[in-house]
Amino acid sequence: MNKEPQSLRELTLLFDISQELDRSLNLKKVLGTVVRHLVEQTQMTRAALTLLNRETQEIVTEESYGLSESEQTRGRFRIGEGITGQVVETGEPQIVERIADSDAFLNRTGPESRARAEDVSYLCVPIRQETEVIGTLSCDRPHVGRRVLVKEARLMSIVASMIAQAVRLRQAAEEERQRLVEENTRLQRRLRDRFQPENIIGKSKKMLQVFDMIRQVAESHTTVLILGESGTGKELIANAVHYNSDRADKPFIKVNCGALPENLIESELFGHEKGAFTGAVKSRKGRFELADGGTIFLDEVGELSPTMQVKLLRVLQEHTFERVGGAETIEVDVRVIAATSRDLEKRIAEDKFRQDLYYRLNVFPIHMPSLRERKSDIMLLADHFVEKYSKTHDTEVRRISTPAIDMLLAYHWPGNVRELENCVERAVLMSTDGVIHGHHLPPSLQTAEATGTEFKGDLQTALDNLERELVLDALKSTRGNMAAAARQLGVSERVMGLRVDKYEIDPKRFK
Ligand SMILES: Nc1ncnc2c1ncn2[C@@H]1O[C@H](COP(=O)(O)OP(=O)(O)OP(=O)(O)O)[C@@H](O)[C@H]1O
Repeated sequence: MNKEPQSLRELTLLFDISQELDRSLNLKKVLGTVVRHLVEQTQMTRAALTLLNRETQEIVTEESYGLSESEQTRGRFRIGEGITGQVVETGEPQIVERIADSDAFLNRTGPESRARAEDVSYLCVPIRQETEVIGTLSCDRPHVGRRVLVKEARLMSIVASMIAQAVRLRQAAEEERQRLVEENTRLQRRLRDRFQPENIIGKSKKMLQVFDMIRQVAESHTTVLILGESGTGKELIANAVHYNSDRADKPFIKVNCGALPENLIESELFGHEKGAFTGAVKSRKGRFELADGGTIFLDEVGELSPTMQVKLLRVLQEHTFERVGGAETIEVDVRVIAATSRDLEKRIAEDKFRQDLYYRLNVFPIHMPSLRERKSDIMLLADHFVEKYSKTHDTEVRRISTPAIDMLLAYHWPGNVRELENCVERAVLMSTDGVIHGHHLPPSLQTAEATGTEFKGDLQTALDNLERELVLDALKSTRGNMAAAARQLGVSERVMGLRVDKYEIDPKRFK
């Protein structure tokens, strides 16, 4: 023991312990070191820390210094049992001047010579969190008078309160970590559910083939190329491949290669170092680095410039790249899924797309059929979107009228599922009677050609139908205001009145 004054030694001890408690989040390691400091920097010869297990109500020696492993293992008490048990029960410190004279002292953790020793004093203080006792801190020291023991018990109580604080902080951190892990698992599960092929609507032969292909390829690390017109669900398929692979809990990073200007796409994909270009005030990871371990989805890959095509080819071949303005070669483990609505072979013939890159991407192509090629899915999809948007917009739309169904089936859907989805959402918003009628559908579906009405019935009936839909549409958009609706259609109010009578429409319905 050095010759510093007692108070300075105590302050040094408290300082060292507080530093120790700050150092690591590993509670076990920290508590072991605290107990060691206590013995090494004071007159104490042995020290032990117990914690109460709330479930079993047993008090267990967690850390000790000066105790053998088997002595520590024996250090288990019931509440009220022995001095440790009493301290937990009462929350009061206990000072034993001579352990040989104490009946309560059980000596469960020491050799017999210790219990008989005339010259050993023992201190035990509670570790409390507010009113609750969570454990004890105890020590042996060579016998001294009560006055010194009281002082030392006070010092130990300070250490015990520091330990309580550290335990509380770590418990809070652990609980928060646990909460985040659970939240993460829940979100992952939700995402997975959302993108499973089962949730992609379609029963047509062509879609069943697509589902089979997803199943075949998802598990492997193969590069996938999804081809198909805009709005056919290419992104949905890319999601399904990722979330059905063993990378499902790793990142899925999407890049739209067509949406970014040439000078940004490189830093977006590969990142940049600080100062690489004006405005690069901080270094930044690119999408490939962010996707490490997971999947990158390169949408509109056909739009990449020749320079970027070369860089992408290198990542596909060597899995390496450099950040913009960086010298270090970065290696990543990323699965690539690419998609395009372009005819890549045509672009190769025009010298706009590299053939070698095409071969690298085209390992496992999935062709998405256009909606025209799978008419049997139109009604399934339409019903699905009616349900989806009725929920989203909190309206009660239950069915699609027969004329509206005819129009949906006759239309050629150049915008594919996306166009159908938008069209149904608009119709759901417009419907007032829980039914989607023909006049809720956009004008592009209303032409004679689109509706196929040119061959059905006579010309007059077809024209009457169309006129009725137009009158209804105008009244709808003007909330039943006859004058405004007449203006919209370019007819006089008198003509408007005649048409409303002819078709037995009640304008008040639209208010
Ligand atoms: N089979 C399907 N079942 C349910 N929804 C679908 C289906 N196919 C497409 N959709 C929906 O249609 C919309 C367009 O799909 P997606 O964005 O995947 O198409 P895309 O082919 O990637 O389009 P683009 O080439 O324009 O990027 C999305 O809202 C998507 O949820």
